[in-house]
Amino acid sequence: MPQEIGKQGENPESEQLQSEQSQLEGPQSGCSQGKQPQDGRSQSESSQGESLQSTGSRGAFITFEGGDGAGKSTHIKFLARALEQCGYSVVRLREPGGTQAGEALRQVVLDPSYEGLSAESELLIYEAARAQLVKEVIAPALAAGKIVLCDRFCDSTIAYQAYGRGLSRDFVQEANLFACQGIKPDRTVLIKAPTSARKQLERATRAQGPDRIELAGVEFHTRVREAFDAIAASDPDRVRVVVSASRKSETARLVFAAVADCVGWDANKLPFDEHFFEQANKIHGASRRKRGRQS
Ligand SMILES: Nc1ncnc2c1ncn2[C@@H]1O[C@H](COP(=O)(O)OP(=O)(O)O)[C@@H](O)[C@H]1O
Ligand SMILES: Cc1cn([C@H]2C[C@H](O)[C@@H](COP(=O)(O)OP(=O)(O)O)O2)c(=O)[nH]c1=O
Repeated sequence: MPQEIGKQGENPESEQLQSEQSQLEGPQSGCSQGKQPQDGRSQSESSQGESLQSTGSRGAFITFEGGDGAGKSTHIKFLARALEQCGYSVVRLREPGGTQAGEALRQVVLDPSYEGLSAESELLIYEAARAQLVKEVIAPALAAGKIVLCDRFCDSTIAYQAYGRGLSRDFVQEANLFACQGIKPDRTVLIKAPTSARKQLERATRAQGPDRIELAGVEFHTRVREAFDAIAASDPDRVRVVVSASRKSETARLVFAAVADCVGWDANKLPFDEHFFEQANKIHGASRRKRGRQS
């Protein structure tokens, strides 16, 4: 059983997405310098962002997983903003999507009017979008030393197409390997909602109505949630479970801690206050479904 972080308190269901865009304030000072740059310079001579990029070392690849409506987009937004304010160069992506072809494939695979789409076709669409994203965006960004945050990746395919749809897990794994071309996440944050699959689906579909996958039913989504638990249990070094059971800002701090060793910051010394989270949350609402490639 993997360690679950943040599993206490009430989930503030009353916190709604803000619909208006707002301008965030400029860079904050005071980010702790958790990781010594590898080029011999002292921490004071180099921002954390530079420390990954200036050494020519590969960046960090962090994926977010979880059921629909768990809170992935919310926490990616917070993490991206926090990293940027600490000087890191961040690329924010979602799957399926993130490329021109991937966004077109997303339209197809999520469109409820394609109700006859087979599980096999569905798998290949997700893998096609992924192969394009890896080649066109993720691999070059990592080579340039950037931090890549991706809303869903291969674990979603295991959870939805293998456990959910019932396709062969071995085949899905092979297809994932083929699409990823050797790229693997350094860390995966599994966001878990402390509610039932039914409530979680309601939360996911409240704003825009259900997409084709969200229409697959509560039993399907229960299997998906169980699959994520099984994946986390089988790979605890990579997958950290964060339960979004308290205020968004509290959950976000758990996420910041869950990626600390990957990005090299000291999560206990980060300078982000409630105002930071309120501002970041406002931007999140307006950008969520509109943009494919979010950097
Ligand atoms: N602690 C929390 N963490 C994240 N989201 C929360 C939390 N509490 C409530 N929510 C709400 O849950 C909804 C789904 O969040 P979202 O980030 O869009 O999920 P996902 O990307 O996993 O589908 C949003 O309306 C969000 O405001
Ligand atoms: C990446 C991926 C996503 N999916 C599903 C999960 C989601 O229901 C959907 C992506 O829609 P999206 O709106 O991005 O998800 P969320 O509601 O969690 O923010 O595609 C798969 O079935 N297989 C996959 O490989």
